Amino acid sequence: MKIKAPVEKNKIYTVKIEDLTYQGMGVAKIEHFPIFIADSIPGEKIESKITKVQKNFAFGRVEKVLEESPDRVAGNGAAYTQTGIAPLQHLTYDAQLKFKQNQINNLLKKSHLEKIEVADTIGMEDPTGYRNKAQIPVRKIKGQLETGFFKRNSHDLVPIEDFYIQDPIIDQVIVKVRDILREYRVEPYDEINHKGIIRNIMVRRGRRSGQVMVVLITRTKDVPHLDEITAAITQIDGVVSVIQNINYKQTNVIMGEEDRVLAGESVIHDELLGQDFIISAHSFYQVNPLQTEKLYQLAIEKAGLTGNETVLDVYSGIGTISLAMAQAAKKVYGVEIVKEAVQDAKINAFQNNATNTEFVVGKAEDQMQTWQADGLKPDVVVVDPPRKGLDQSVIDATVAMQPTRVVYVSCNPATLVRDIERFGEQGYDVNQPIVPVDQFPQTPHVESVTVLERKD
Ligand SMILES: C[S@@+](CC[C@H](N)C(=O)[O-])C[C@H]1O[C@@H](n2cnc3c(N)ncnc32)[C@H](O)[C@@H]1O
Repeated sequence: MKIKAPVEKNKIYTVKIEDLTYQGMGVAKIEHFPIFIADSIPGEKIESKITKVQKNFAFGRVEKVLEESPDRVAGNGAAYTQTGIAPLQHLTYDAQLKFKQNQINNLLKKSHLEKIEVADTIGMEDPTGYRNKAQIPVRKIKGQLETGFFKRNSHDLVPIEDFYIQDPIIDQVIVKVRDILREYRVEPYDEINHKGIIRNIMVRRGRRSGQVMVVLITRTKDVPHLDEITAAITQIDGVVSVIQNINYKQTNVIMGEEDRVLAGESVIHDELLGQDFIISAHSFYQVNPLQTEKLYQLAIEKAGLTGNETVLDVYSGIGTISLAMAQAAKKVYGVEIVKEAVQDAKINAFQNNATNTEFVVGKAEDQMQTWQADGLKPDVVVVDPPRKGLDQSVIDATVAMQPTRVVYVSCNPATLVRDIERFGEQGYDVNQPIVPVDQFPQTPHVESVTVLERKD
């Protein structure tokens, strides 16, 4: 029997917001049927227009706030809510920090791990303009090349010049590159017909060095007037690297596999905790440099290093955590899947005199087993995996090597809690509070540091 949803598309309902999802959407219920409403806050009474009805839930948008939460602040306008660049911009920063702490607490509770404490989230003094990297789609709107961001759950571009959470100098670079592309009449990418040339602009800027990398992501290798375009981009203040990345495929993945350096270097430099790092276009580099220093400092503290330890840095990227730890450990081994990132890590080790480090290209799942088979006995294992968390084989190999401590840097509390449970089954407990560090203000993303200790 088909159950009829108690709401209808395009109708307006008065609802009370009861909860906030992990994506930062308010949740209201009509006859137990959940409605997800962006830009709304628990405790608020609102009029909501239903925009989409699915079998088990609906989406709505705020038409009018009838009773406002004390946690509400005036946002920057619809573009930021529509696009999801800053989905928490309507919450006070204190409420955002609390929301992130609560997310971890709620997940622990669901897994009956409520005895584990979660510390207050470490926030930023100025929670705007922090991102050191932008990946901006380029599309044609009303006959003109535009840069901006996609509307949530769509590929409709909303033109934007001030991205609010990005380094404002990166915003300026994007506008200048956009104007150069307009001047040379470069055809923007048409996703539906897989036509056009320029798909995305990627810009990275070293917060300390001021060095800027511009990557033009194109559908074709040939780009009319590419020499003139490159010459004009190199005139922009701070630009030391101009790269073309070619992505031939009809895909949502932004970058392709083929690169060529059009001008300057293939990397930029930046400084973290007093050390100099090179970063190439494909390498992962934490997007919030001020908070990254706090995050790494915390990870080092939690590792309890005295100078005699062997440390494994699993998912080591360009070696930033490894090099920070190497100053206080006997030896650090890193493993990372992206070849360019490992090349960067080796150069970074060399230029910072970290002679006690070794980096391997490989899958953590394989390399941990190799290290285990080689009889490596780490004192500390640091893991900083992508959102999907740890593969069971990584946990098994870690446990088999019997480190005193595992320091878990997580960007996804759901997989963190799952992995805490798995470590718990194999004799590793969390005895200190989990510490969230706000790497992504104005967004619902939650980064945290957890220490797991071996039960003796
Ligand atoms: C969250 S980043 C952490 C990087 C580094 N620790 C940092 O703070 O800059 C995760 C890293 O894991 C790498 N990675 C993803 N899957 C992997 C796998 N199966 N084995 C090894 N590395 C992987 C990614 O390329 C990325 O550099």
